[in-house]
Amino acid sequence: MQENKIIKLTVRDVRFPTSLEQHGSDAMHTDPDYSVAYVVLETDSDAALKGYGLTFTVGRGTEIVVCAVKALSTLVVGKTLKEIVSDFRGFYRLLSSDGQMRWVGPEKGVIQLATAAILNAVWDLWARVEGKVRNKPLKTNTFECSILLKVVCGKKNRFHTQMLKEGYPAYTTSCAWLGYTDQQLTQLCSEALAQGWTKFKVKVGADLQDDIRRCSLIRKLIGPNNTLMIDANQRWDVNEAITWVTKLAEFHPLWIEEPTCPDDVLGHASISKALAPLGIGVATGEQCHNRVMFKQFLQAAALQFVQIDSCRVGSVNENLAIILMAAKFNVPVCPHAGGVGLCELVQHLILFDYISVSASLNNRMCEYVDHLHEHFESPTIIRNAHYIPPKDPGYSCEMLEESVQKHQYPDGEVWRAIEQQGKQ
Ligand SMILES: C[C@H](O)[C@@H](O)CC(=O)C(=O)O
Ligand SMILES: [Mg+2]
Repeated sequence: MQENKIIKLTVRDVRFPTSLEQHGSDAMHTDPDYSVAYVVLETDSDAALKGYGLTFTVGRGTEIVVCAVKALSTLVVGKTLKEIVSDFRGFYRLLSSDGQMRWVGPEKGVIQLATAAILNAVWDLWARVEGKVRNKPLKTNTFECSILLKVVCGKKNRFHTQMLKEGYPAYTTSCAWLGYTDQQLTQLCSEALAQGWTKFKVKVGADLQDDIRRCSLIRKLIGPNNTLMIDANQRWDVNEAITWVTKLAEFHPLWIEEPTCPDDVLGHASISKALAPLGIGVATGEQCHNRVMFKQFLQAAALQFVQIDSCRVGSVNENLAIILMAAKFNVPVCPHAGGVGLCELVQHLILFDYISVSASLNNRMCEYVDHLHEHFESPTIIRNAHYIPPKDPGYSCEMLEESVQKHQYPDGEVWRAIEQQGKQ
């Protein structure tokens, strides 16, 4: 392998004004502007060879993540790709355990989001160098892991016959953001049904009567056999979650997502226990900040669906550990992807889970939201409500330079126009 020394890291604050139309809204994030801290790595070997990575945020605060990426960049610039990937564990620890910077973490919050952005760019760079899509290089080292060994047989078939032809099952959240009107909800849901969607997630948690009305409407539209999930984005305390969800049980949701504080492992365990007789599971993970949290959730039987996130934890490195733990506990992985760039990234992880780890589609699906894909060089491909494996080498999060420039905050033309309108 060529050395590919990283000679430059740039990071930009890119925001999309999604709050104007209430895309992405939920019971806690009522006005999200889908945003990213967007990282580009340049190498000394070839001007065209770059690594692209990002982490997702919802608007204000992206500038803090950008600062954290800048602070970590000194640990990356000057390293060769070969040095990094020949001891990737060491490099991960270098970023997450820096003797001075770990005080502002460790492995949580802004610094962890920044770590994810950088590591996502490194994985992208590595995949481009190898000329492969991410799920292929990940096939190595099966020899020492019994979980991986168990499913070696059938890998080719799962990839070539199933994934390339049919794709990985997806569900949609795009029909029922909390700020959408009933009319919008009805229209989007009917369109989604016509496009072949069978699994739908509805935002809940702000007002019980609204939730009853919206869930009833969606259940009527999708019929009894399609799947419904509900997501409260941490709005309730533990007892409130149990009471509230019990009142929504008649709509037969498969899961309640983020019912309470994302750090309350035992609270989630109580909710899981109380809702099990109603056939409702607990899903969480989009704000679960590291593998140790997932370990606690799994050990305490506090979740029934593991929602990995490509930007919340330390990139592929940490998500591999979480995917393996989920397999050990026999809990399905159903990734979170509500945000800009998350579908593009997480599709690689869920394909790896299916091909190399779980070998099962039972109770498994990957979230899809139909926003902002047009800003990516290799946008996700959805066919008949399934993710079709990406073909271009890399981790799929390179953005169109024109989009980045237009949406850069605060000086891009989109934001200048919004500021102007505000002044009028
Ligand atoms: C603020 C985001 O849109 C959030 O609501 C996404 C989410 O919870 C999900 O997709 O799940
Ligand atoms: Mg959610």
